[in-house]
Amino acid sequence: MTVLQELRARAASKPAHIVMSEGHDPRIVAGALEATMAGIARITLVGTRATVEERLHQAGVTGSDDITIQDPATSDLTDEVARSFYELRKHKGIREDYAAEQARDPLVFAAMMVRNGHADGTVGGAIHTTSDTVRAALQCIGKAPEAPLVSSFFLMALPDGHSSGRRALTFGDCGLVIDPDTEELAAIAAASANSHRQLLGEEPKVALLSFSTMGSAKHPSVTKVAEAARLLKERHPKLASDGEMQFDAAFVPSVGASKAPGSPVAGHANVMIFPNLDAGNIGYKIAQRIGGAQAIGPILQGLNKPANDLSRGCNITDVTNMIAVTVLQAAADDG
Ligand SMILES: CC(C)(COP(=O)(O)OP(=O)(O)OC[C@H]1O[C@@H](n2cnc3c(N)ncnc32)[C@H](O)[C@@H]1OP(=O)(O)O)[C@@H](O)C(=O)NCCC(=O)NCCS
Ligand SMILES: CC(=O)OP(=O)(O)O
Repeated sequence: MTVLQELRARAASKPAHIVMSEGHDPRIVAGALEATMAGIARITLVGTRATVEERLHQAGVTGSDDITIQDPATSDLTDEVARSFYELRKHKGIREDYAAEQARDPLVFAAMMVRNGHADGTVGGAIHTTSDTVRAALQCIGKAPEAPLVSSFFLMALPDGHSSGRRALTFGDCGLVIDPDTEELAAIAAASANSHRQLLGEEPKVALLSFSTMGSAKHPSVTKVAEAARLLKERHPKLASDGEMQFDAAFVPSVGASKAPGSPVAGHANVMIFPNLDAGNIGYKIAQRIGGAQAIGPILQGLNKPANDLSRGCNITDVTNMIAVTVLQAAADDG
C-alpha cells in the first residue's frame, strides 16, 4: 500500500462529516464523490443549489445519502451563521448587516458550520486563494488555546520506489506564515513534528533548512534559523532535530555525514522546515512539479477544529486525499 492509500484506509475506519465550501468546482464534486464512495466521509457541498445539483448530475450522481447541499442564500442555517459570526467578531466593530453578508460567503458559511458543530472539518481553496481560505478559518474557527500560532505544512508523498527509500516527508511552512521570526520558526517546527507523527505514525526527525550548514555561511537569515534550531532543542529535548542545514545535508545520508557529522538528523530528516514562505512555497512546488512528489496541503495546524486549504492547481485525487487528511485530524481531535 502507498502512504496515501494507508491514509485513506485509516480515514475510512473513522469517517467524518466534511463541508466543502466550493461546491461549484467540478474537481471538488468529483473528489467528494470519490471520498464518499471510499467510505471516508459524508460531504456537504456549499454553493448555489441549482449549480451544485448540475455539477452532481454531470458527475453522474442522481442522489446520495452521503452528499448534501447547503445554499447560503436559502439555508436554514444562514441566520444562525450570521448571528454567531456577529457575536464572534463584534469586538472588531462589525455591524449586523456586515455579518449577514459574510454568512452568505461560502468560505465563512462552511467554517462557521464547523465552529457550530454542524460538520467535523472543512476543505476549500481549489478556487479561492490561500489568504482568503485561511482568513475565514482564522476568523471563524480560530487558534487552539494551546497553540502558539496557526501554521501549515504539506505532506509530500514521494514517487513509488524513490531512490532514497523514503515514502513521505513533511514540509513546513509552505503556505501560511510569510516571514516567521525565530520563535515562530521554532513553533512551526514543533507543530510540524507533531503533525508528522499524528498523520504518518512515524517518529519525526526535524531539519531547519537554510542555505548554510552548521555555520558554513554567515548572514542574519542563517542566524535566524540556527537560533530557531537552538530554541527547538531547548524546548523539545526528546525530539530529534538539528539546524541550520541545507536540503542536501538534511536528505542525502552521504552529504549529511560530510557536511554535518554527528547530527542526529542530517541525511535522514523527514520533517523539513523552510526559513520563510518564499523558500517553502517555491520548494514544495519544485518537489511536486519536477520531483514528481504528490503534495497534499496546505494542511493547517494549530486551529481549534480542522480546516484545510488546497492549491488552485489541485486535481481530483488531491481533493480526496485532503478530505482523508481532514477526517484524520477530526478523529485525532476526538481523542
Ligand atoms: C493567512 C493570512 C491571510 C493572515 O493574514 P492577516 O493579514 O493576519 O489576516 P487577518 O488580519 O485578516 O487575520 C485574521 C485573524 O487571524 C489572526 N492571525 C493571522 N495570522 C495568524 C497566525 N499565523 N496564527 C494565529 N492567528 C493569526 C490575526 O491576528 C487576526 O486575528 P483577529 O482578526 O482576531 O484580530 C496571511 O498570513 C497570508 O496571506 N499568508 C500567505 C498566504 C499565501 O498567500 N500563501 C501562498 C500560497 S499557499
Ligand atoms: C498552496 C498554494 O500555493 O496555493 P495556490 O497554488 O492556490 O496559490
